Amino acid sequence: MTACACDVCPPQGLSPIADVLDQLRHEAEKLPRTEVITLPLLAACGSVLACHVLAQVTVPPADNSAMDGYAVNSAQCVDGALLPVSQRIAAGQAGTPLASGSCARIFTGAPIPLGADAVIAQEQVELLADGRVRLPAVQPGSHIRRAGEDAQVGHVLKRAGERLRPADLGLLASCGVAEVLVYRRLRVAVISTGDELREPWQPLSAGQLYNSNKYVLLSQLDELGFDAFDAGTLDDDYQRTCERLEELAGQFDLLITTGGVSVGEEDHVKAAVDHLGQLLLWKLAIKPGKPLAFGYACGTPIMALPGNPVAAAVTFLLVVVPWLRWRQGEHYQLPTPQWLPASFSWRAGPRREYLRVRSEQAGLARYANQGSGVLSSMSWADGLAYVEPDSQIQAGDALPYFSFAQLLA
Ligand SMILES: Nc1nc2c(c(=O)[nH]1)N[C@H]1C(S)=C(S)[C@@H](COP(=O)(O)OP(=O)(O)OC[C@H]3O[C@@H](n4cnc5c(N)ncnc54)[C@H](O)[C@@H]3O)O[C@H]1N2
Ligand code: MOO
Repeated sequence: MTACACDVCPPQGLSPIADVLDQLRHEAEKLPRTEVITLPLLAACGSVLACHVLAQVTVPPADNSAMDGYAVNSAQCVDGALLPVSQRIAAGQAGTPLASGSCARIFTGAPIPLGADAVIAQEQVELLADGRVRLPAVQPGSHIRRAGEDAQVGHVLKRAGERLRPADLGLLASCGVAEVLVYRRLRVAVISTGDELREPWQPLSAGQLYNSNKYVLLSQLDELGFDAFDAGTLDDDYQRTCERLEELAGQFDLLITTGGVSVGEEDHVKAAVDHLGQLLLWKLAIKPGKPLAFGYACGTPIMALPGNPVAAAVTFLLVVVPWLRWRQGEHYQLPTPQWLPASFSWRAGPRREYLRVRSEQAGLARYANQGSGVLSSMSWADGLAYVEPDSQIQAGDALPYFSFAQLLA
């Protein structure tokens, strides 16, 4: 007999999310990586490095000034010293060795001339009519940026398995790296299911509603740097579902469906995956998101997300994103939650409950309606906090909280 998985019966047959993520990591990492390609830096943001990147030059290449001011030999610079200005060095110029008993006018980024060991900011200097300057005493090394303090030629800047962020691209550019070897981005198809779904520009008839899931998923995939494709909407029809999944399987690295994965007579996705390949996983002990399924259709991984919009969005963040990142070759560690006090009380049922919350000065506030169809809760919230199964929390209790930014970082 199959175990019942409703909210009333005990949750036999529902997998804890930690076990599911372990299993999914294993599934993702056993597949061969996508092809290694060369990309120019500006096309590589969000891509995962296929090999280490080494600095091509030392940065900065020479000791240079951190201020607009005067380069001096600190030993010759007692408080109130009057020195002539023997040269002017701007960024991009080389300068000449500092004449003894003089100082050099210098600008931010310009190389420190031989013989100078400190820079005095121009605000601290008095310019005399005869061209000399009155200087305060200065510590050796003041306002000097050291050669190589940022990067040294030949050193590893970024390692294989790291995902490139905008700041990384800047670092690589500063070190003379113009292109990188990365894994081809995963191609992901988003397939909506449900006779009732319409697009927001279409009129609605009785019983119909607008497809919101695909807007969340496609834009989130895009933002994360995956190649996302809208594979349209499937009617609730078993035969057609099998045909469409088979058709898409060879063309993508992952198929994501939403809806049709629960226990109703119109829910055909699970049966179709069973028919086309192998269903490895169905039902998580989390709310929202219980009926999530994972398997292979004609050899292609498929994540079947629940249709309820909050359930689809939450399972995408908690389960699909980690799988995609492991599959993409990223050395990805699951985020650890922050513990923050709740400003509400809550009683959780038999599944771990992920609440849509906002982190505020007074603690975590929750959206009033936590229904898994209430998408305003996701749009309002800045993260998720969870309450363990069958537990009661009171205002003031600390809850584990993930900001959306953290889940997507
Ligand atoms: N008897 C039971 N019924 C249900 C159970 C259960 O255990 N026993 N589980 C419930 C849970 S939990 C969830 S979550 C939902 C998930 O069901 P499905 O994945 O089969 O989703 P659908 O029935 O197709 O749709 C559910 C709901 O979401 C709307 N929907 C679907 N797709 C979209 C979309 N792309 N954009 C916006 N809204 C969408 C759909 O119209 C339905 O209202 O099952 C419970 N039932
Ligand atoms: O898992 Mo369902 O998402 O509780 O509504």
